[in-house]
Amino acid sequence: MTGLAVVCRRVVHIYRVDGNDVVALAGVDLDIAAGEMVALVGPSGSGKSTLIGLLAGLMRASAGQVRIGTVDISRVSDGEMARLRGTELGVVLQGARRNLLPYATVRSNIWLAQRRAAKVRPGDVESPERILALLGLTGAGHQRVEDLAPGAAQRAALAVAMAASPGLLLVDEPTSQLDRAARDEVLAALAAINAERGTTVVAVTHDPEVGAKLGRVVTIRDGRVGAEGRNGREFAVIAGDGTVQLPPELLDSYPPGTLLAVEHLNGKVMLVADRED
Ligand SMILES: Nc1ncnc2c1ncn2[C@@H]1O[C@H](COP(=O)(O)OP(=O)(O)OP(=O)(O)O)[C@@H](O)[C@H]1O
Repeated sequence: MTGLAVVCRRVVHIYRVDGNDVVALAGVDLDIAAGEMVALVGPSGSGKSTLIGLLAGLMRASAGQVRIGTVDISRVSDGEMARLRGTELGVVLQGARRNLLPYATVRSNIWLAQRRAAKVRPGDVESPERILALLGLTGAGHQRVEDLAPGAAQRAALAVAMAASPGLLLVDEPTSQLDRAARDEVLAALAAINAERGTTVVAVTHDPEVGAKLGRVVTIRDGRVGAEGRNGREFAVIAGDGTVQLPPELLDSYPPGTLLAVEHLNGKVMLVADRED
């Protein structure tokens, strides 16, 4: 399978906790092309994991549209969602070992993840050995997960997520708590998945170097797309409702309620503060 595109339109997600609403996502607009690599960054609690959970179909958006390839996953049945998760979506949740059966071998973990794909596409399931080679784990198939070093466990979790040759790989914090060498191996594995399989990769990360390596960096702030970095430059992003977030460091000088005149001249948009001094 080649990469799947992702489209989010005005995506809202609300958790209900003890009768109170927690707005985790407040209108996310995001387009990711098939075969792209994207890092989701942002402060703790800004909504990154919630967005990954929605893209993975682990939860349903409270409002808005989430499209993966041609499928609007906000509308599909639970059965269809389960089929998508077993065939077209690869997901690695935070904490590599949570995604794996600890007493089983790496190869058995991959086989288990291939069961649904084997039913849906019999004869078209990649051999565990080839997946292990892609992840730099050649020869590790017989090892039990609990015996793996942390970096190898993370790559084993990626191998399991890639078991059914998905078009979209979603990864939450792939390099947290890894030393530099292990982190570089995980980054090389993600790059290989993208280059050799064409898989679209979306990774949540707190690590700026991971973001830089993935190329496109989307900052989630307060449950919305706050900014985007491309090739080392930081951009504000116009949301579907026309709003634009100012960089947070400007908010001390321009607090909420500040009036800004919007001037549009020669292809430039300027925001001019209405100061009385
Ligand atoms: N299961 C849940 N029940 C209730 N509230 C939740 C739940 N999961 C997340 N939240 C809340 O939703 C908001 C967004 O959380 P989320 O975990 O998506 O952010 P995050 O950017 O991934 O944070 P971190 O970087 O700390 O993992 C936060 O206010 C959080 O407290």
